[in-house]
Amino acid sequence: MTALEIRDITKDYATSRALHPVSIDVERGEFVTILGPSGCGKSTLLRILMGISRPSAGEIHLAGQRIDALPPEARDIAMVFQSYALFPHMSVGKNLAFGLRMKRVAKPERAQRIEHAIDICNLTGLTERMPRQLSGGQQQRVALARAIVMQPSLLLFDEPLSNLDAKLRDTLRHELVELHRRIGATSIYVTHDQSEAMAMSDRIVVMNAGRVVETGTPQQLYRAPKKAFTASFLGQTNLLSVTAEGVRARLPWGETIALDATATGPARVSVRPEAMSVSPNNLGSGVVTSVSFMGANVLYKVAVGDVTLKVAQAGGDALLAPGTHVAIGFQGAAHLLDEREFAGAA
Ligand SMILES: Nc1ncnc2c1ncn2[C@@H]1O[C@H](COP(=O)(O)OP(=O)(O)OP(=O)(O)O)[C@@H](O)[C@H]1O
Repeated sequence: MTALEIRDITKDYATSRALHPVSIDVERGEFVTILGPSGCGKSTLLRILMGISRPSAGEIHLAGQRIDALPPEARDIAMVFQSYALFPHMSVGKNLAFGLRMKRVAKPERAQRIEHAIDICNLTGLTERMPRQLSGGQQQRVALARAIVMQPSLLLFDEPLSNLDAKLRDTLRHELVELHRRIGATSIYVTHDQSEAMAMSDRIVVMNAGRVVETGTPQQLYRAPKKAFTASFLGQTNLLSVTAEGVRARLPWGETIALDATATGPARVSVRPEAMSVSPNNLGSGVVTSVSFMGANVLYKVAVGDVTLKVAQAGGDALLAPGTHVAIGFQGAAHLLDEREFAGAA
């Protein structure tokens, strides 16, 4: 069942269009991430969902009700901000009670909901503390508890983990998704961090320059993206211009590679660095130009004619020195991208 329908939302500022018609559907219980680089329109879309900003055109429906003309307080939506946005002069308990008091939720139910949120957000024993007496991770848990205590139809997250250190971020990622499932929430999570998006989401909406580029599960978008932008934004990849010859394609330096679809003529493919290997070979077509030891693997940059390839090789006992001539091997087929984008981008 569709919980949220964003239909052809646009946003024009005086001199620029921040959102071209954007349409996104979110199913009840889904965890959907909006992923895109800085300036792609993520925050604009969130502000419109919250009701802090008005769309120039389009409609938003939440739980069957049209909400795009409603003020923020009349929308059944709660938001968790990057900056936590806790009330600094109120204890944890009072922070959690605030929204419920505004909504005139009766005292016994208020107490019950707060207790439940404290429990599931791992905040037991901290009710009387002031925000300044909490760590960053605890403050973000309070912000989360303050959102879920409202039992909204939709939870919005605006890069909520980006102020935390890497280890805590990783822990809270898992906690947050687990909590989302446990309370049966419908969530939209905004980030520019592709690994966060892949680790957390049921579905990812990739945005760029005010448009939805592509939508899919993390696996679909990583393994079989339609667009070059998606392929290069989710993980590292090599985007290569090729000439497709049926089930194979000719690479710029003359070798051929298997394709995962059939095509003819100019096309663009994506080949992940881990789907390539290099072996020293004086007659090979490539020359190693740089070597980075990454721990689990070694990342080589390899020049082949005018093209520089990224090749990730597992292991790394015997590193190849820059200047080594190498043959390039391919594991599996190159992924054929949507050619229309290629034509448009050329
Ligand atoms: N008040 C405004 N007036 C004019 N242009 C704006 C305004 N707010 C945002 N923009 C423009 O709209 C576009 C989208 O901005 P938005 O803040 O939504 O991007 P974002 O994806 O959230 O980026 P970031 O991750 O850096 O916050 C940008 O080009 C931005 O410069």
